[in-house]
Amino acid sequence: MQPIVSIANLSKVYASGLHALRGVTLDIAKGEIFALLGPNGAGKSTLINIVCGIVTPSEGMIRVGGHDIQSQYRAARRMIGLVPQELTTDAFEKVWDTVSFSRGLFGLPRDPGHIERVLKDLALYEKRESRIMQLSGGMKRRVLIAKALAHEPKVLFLDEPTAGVDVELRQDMWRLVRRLREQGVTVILTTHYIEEAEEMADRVGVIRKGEIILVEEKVELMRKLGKKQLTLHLREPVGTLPESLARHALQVGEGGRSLIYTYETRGERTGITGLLGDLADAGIAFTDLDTSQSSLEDIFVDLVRERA
Ligand SMILES: Nc1ncnc2c1ncn2[C@@H]1O[C@H](COP(=O)(O)OP(=O)(O)OP(=O)(O)O)[C@@H](O)[C@H]1O
Repeated sequence: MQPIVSIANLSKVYASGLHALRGVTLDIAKGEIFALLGPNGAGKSTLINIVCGIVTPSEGMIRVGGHDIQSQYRAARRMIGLVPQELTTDAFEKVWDTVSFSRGLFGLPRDPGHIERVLKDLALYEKRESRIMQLSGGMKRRVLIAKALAHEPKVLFLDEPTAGVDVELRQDMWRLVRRLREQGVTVILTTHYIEEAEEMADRVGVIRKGEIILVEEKVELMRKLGKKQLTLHLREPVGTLPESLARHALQVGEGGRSLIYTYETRGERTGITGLLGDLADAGIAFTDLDTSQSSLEDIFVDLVRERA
């Protein structure tokens, strides 16, 4: 299927000489929720801003809905809704007006019915006559989303949608994103929260120092990352392991005093029963055991650090 967003060999060098993106190639399928993860300064906002036409690329090609974002800017931009990290709207403006204005920017005819639906979906309808300055932080965030949806975009970019918001609003956002997906909107979000990617995304991309270092289906990523370790503390230190244990891919701990067995939590069989039987047969006794599980957070940090 034709990707709705296609990014090929994208690089960005800012005027300062900083290389913010290097050879980024990425296709986003229509209707998917794609989470872009990366540490501060990795290039997430730069990538989004280039696709949205706010920052000019140094190299590469981007198409949105088949339109080149440079030569067919208007057509490409019209398909995109962008929810930035911060509100830049005039604090004195009213909710209804600012959201309607956003629609007008794209040259679309007025459609009060659509604006009403968007505001209702975001629980902002009651506040339509309020001025932005009179809203809570969470409501202001929702106004940003309403503005981004005012022109019925096909692709929605959310730049850290839930940074610093409370649990309830975060869950509201997640629900909203799912609803949009059901309506056929493609959602690309950046986040620092692994939990958010886990909750929402169909696919996850990890960016580090301007390079995409991994793109994976979330389910696959979880399967790969969902590892546990079993550490067996041995009664007697071992030197080399007997041949009969080779199939278990054990690591020998420091001084041969422990054996470390890594297994997948999501696998149907962990292999532990077989391992314990083989250990007994080999006459290896242990005094204690413990298990640990690396959190997704740990794994993400390792992944990002590993490529340093
Ligand atoms: N206008 C600019 N001029 C020069 N350098 C910039 C500019 N905007 C961003 N950068 C630099 O480009 C790099 C990538 O920044 P970017 O904002 O894209 O990262 P990010 O992944 O979105 O970070 P964060 O998670 O902190 O929002 C950073 O080193 C940043 O300092």
